[in-house]
Amino acid sequence: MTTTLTARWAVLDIEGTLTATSQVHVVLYDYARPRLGPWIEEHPGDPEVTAAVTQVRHVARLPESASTEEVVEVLHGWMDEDRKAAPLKTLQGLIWQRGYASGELITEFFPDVAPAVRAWRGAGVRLAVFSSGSVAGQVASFSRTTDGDVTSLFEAHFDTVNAGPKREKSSYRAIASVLDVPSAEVVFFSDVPAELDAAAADGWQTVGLARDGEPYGDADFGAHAKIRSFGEVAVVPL
Ligand SMILES: CSCCC(=O)C(=O)COP(=O)(O)O
Ligand SMILES: [Mg+2]
Repeated sequence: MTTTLTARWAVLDIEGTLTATSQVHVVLYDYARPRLGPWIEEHPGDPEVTAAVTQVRHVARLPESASTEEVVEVLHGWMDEDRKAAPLKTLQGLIWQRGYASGELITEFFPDVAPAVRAWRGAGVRLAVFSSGSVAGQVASFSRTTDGDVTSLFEAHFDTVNAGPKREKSSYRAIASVLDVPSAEVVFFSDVPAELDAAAADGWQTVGLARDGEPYGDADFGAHAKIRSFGEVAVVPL
């Protein structure tokens, strides 16, 4: 059965919603892990890199003199515990950008994703992304997928830097305000119930992705709509 939702914007999470969790935790994290140290060493004059490294030292309470090796040890620890820390996400995003540009990385969406988002977009629904992955990483990952370059489908990208943490209502308020629509005209798709709770608290429509074999496949989505695949829902414009 297909459920039809009416919304001006559909905002999509990535990990567990568009791609398998392993696409991020295995493919992308394994790509970034050995490249973090060399990237920091090779970009001493890049203000984004130096700001991220300074932030890592600050958050991890390392001395200002802490070496790249010590910083990388912290970053690897954060990756092991999947901590969505902004400086880690910034550095990963830069590394992934290069990986996608060089053809070493390709994003594999769940098979139901591309047909659905193309149909929603074709019907006139506007599309955006809200992920813990940096905006740079998001755009790079959409530029080279097994369904082709899908960047032109998405008009806006949000991360924990330009919107805020994904489990806080204020982030969804900020996004709705940038999109310039009432919250009720936005529908958010995510596999994480706490993210849906935060979006709903701001008045967004919410849909939980309970995908087979994924970490939240058996989660309790409470009052949120729940689907197992995008094939179960149609989004049409207001
Ligand atoms: C190329 S974007 C990678 C996504 C990422 O780094 C991540 O942590 C995914 O988090 P999400 O908020 O999409 O669940
Ligand atoms: Mg997710």
